[in-house]
Amino acid sequence: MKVVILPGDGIGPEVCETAVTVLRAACASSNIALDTEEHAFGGAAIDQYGDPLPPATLEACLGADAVLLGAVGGPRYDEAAKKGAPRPEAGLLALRREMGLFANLRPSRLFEGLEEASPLRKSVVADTDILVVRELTGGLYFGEREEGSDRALDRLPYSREEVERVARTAFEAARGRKGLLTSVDKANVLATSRLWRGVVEDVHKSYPDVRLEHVLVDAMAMHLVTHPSRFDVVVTENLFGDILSDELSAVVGSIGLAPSASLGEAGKPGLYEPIHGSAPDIAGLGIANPIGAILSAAMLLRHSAGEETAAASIEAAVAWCLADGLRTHDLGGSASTKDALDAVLSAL
Ligand SMILES: NC(=O)c1ccc[n+]([C@@H]2O[C@H](COP(=O)([O-])OP(=O)(O)OC[C@H]3O[C@@H](n4cnc5c(N)ncnc54)[C@H](O)[C@@H]3O)[C@@H](O)[C@H]2O)c1
Ligand SMILES: CC(C)[C@H](C(=O)O)[C@@H](O)C(=O)O
Ligand SMILES: [Mg+2]
Repeated sequence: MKVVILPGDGIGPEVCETAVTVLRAACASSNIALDTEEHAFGGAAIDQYGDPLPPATLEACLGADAVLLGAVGGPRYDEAAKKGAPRPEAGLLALRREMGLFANLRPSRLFEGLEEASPLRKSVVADTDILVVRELTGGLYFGEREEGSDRALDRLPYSREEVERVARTAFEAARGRKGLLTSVDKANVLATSRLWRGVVEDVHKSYPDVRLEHVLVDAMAMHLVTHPSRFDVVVTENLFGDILSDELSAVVGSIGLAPSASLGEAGKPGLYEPIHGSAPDIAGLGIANPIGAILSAAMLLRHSAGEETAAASIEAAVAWCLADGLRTHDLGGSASTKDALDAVLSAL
């Protein structure tokens, strides 16, 4: 299996290196041949090539079985962008589009022992286990944009086909879980949300065994903190999914724990990354929580290599370490990134 590694910026390289070490160990113990190749991406690639997604990086990603990414962005690049420099984030959006990654799977569950890390009462957060399926290559992120100092515009386009394919992914996922799909939109205001709702209902006809409900996004933001455990799979458009998945990651303890898989057509390479950013406030300190990146490596083994046993072994090792008291600073503890790596490797 050929995996392209994109460390990126800030804590990206710190958590990515940790995840690659765990991936190597899991592959070695399951006799999976692993070939990795690192490429410049994001701010690091702007520094080197003036381009957040250099052609050689894109070509390597398109030719790989999977891509493992750390994170991109940072204040230095935000400043430079004000003077017209390219943004690291633009490289990420271009990569998602070029790889055709329309479905972003973002699971969040409460790990045993982490009840106290949640800002919510134990009775509220208990049993929370949600898969957010975020549409990733449409909507506001990719609509027509105009930028001026007195007027700006971001268009939010969606086509039937774009909604259909991500809805199918979400129904399939719900079928393999508790059988409940919550579609989140803003159909009381937005035309695209009314299209979204209608198309999801059409796709539902092929999945009569899955229960479907529609919830407006503002109410959903509330439900996720009042009774998160009643949800199973949540499907939503690009920006709503970005926001709700960060909220949900905090509900179950920390954004540092949350992995993701971005998938396109069957047989095409997937992209795997923690949902957090480059965390400039803690970059270089060696204290970033690498678990979101490690669990992303597990998702890579499951979705791009079909290696369910190896994926589950990483997830079991992580769950064991958390139950055993492993706590990085975001979880209120003092374990370093390296401590977390050592703990997961010895539990593997
Ligand atoms: N996929 C990506 O590459 C991605 C995702 C989100 C944000 N970003 C970029 O990252 C930069 C910073 O964005 P932000 O501050 O809004 O979000 P962020 O996710 O980087 O950080 C938000 C907060 O969470 C903490 N945090 C995040 N990941 C952590 C981890 N693994 N361990 C411990 N604490 C962690 C940070 O220290 C910070 O306090 C921006 O340039 C943004 O564009 C990139
Ligand atoms: C960095 C940014 C473009 C990105 C997004 O909004 O998709 C990030 O927030 C994420 O969640 O991966
Ligand atoms: Mg985000």
